[in-house]
Amino acid sequence: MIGILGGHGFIGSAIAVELRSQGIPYRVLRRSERDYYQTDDLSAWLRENHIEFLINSAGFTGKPNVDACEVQKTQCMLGNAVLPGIVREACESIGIPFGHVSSGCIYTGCKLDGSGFTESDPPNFCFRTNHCSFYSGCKSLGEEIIDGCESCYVWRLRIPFDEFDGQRNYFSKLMRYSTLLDATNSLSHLGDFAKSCVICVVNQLPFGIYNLTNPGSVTTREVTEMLSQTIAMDHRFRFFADEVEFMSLAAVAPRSNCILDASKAVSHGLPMRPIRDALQQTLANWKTETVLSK
Ligand SMILES: NC(=O)C1=CN([C@@H]2O[C@H](COP(=O)(O)OP(=O)(O)OC[C@H]3O[C@@H](n4cnc5c(N)ncnc54)[C@H](OP(=O)(O)O)[C@@H]3O)[C@@H](O)[C@H]2O)C=CC1
Ligand SMILES: Cc1cn([C@H]2C[C@H](O)[C@@H](COP(=O)(O)OP(=O)(O)O[C@H]3O[C@@H](C)C(=O)[C@@H](O)[C@H]3O)O2)c(=O)[nH]c1=O
Repeated sequence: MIGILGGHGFIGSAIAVELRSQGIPYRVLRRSERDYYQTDDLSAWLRENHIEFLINSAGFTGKPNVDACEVQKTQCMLGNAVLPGIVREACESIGIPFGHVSSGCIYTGCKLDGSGFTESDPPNFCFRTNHCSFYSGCKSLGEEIIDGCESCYVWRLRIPFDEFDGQRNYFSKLMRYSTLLDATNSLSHLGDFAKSCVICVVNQLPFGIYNLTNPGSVTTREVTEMLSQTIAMDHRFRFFADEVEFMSLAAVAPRSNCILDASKAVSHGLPMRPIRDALQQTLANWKTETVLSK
């Protein structure tokens, strides 16, 4: 039996859908049922439910975006930095492995030669190095607190997009923000990400960190051009002159715009499609919110 924390959240429910589609039994634990921030309570639940692998997709992202984490610092610290440590302690105490959903936003930019950050590169957008967002600092601490754990996966997700219009979908965000920041980023198709997490568990891939982004990177302008040719033909995208204007008019916290190297995931056969293929195929299957609510 697989256990999931945060299984009703945006990312956790995508992982749950993937488990269901493969007929893999799982059980979601919610804070309202049991205080999983208490190591002993969490260990007891794992034991009682015969959990053999725990997926931690719980955390605090801020709504509508990470700017909210600059204000709700306690929740951000608890959900992203402290909880992974509790998950580690609980799982180690009963001897089961776990997977932790992390974020690529612990990096900014790319390497000097233009390539993406690999799993062995230390974070450069965190409390130890750079002027980072509070959210990114906490996500990096969350990885640090489980560093050295022998039986765990760290799955790094970055700016999720998929076929379903919604407030958390990158495509929807680009169509809803009044003005956009042009930046270069690696991105993750949410379904590809969820499939890859499940394959790690089912196929017992080596434990460790996996950058689960679709290989490659794109600029915001490239993505808006794809949108203009498909689902947003009548939309006029406007851009900030630069990051300074973005920071002064639209953002509280600096954003991590970065390129990740996904070659480790690809070399293990994880189904992360090349970024442009994934973007185009997703737009071809787009489902608007109005269609979804019918
Ligand atoms: N969404 C994104 O763009 C990205 C998300 N991630 C990471 O994925 C994980 C899940 O994010 P996402 O699904 O978007 O988030 P959601 O807010 O949609 O879901 C998170 C879930 O975490 C649980 N939770 C535990 N502690 C807290 C807390 N202190 N405050 C709020 N919720 C809490 C809640 O479950 P319950 O109450 O049922 O127990 C909640 O439903 C996070 O660790 C996030 O950092 C990484 C990269 C990108
Ligand atoms: C607020 C805002 C953002 N943007 C850009 C900045 C960035 O490149 C992109 C997404 O920014 P947002 O502020 O919506 O999202 P943000 O909260 O920064 O997104 C992040 O969420 C957390 C949970 C993560 O872990 C990250 O990987 C990423 O998905 O949109 C604009 O273009 N215009 C705007 O008005």
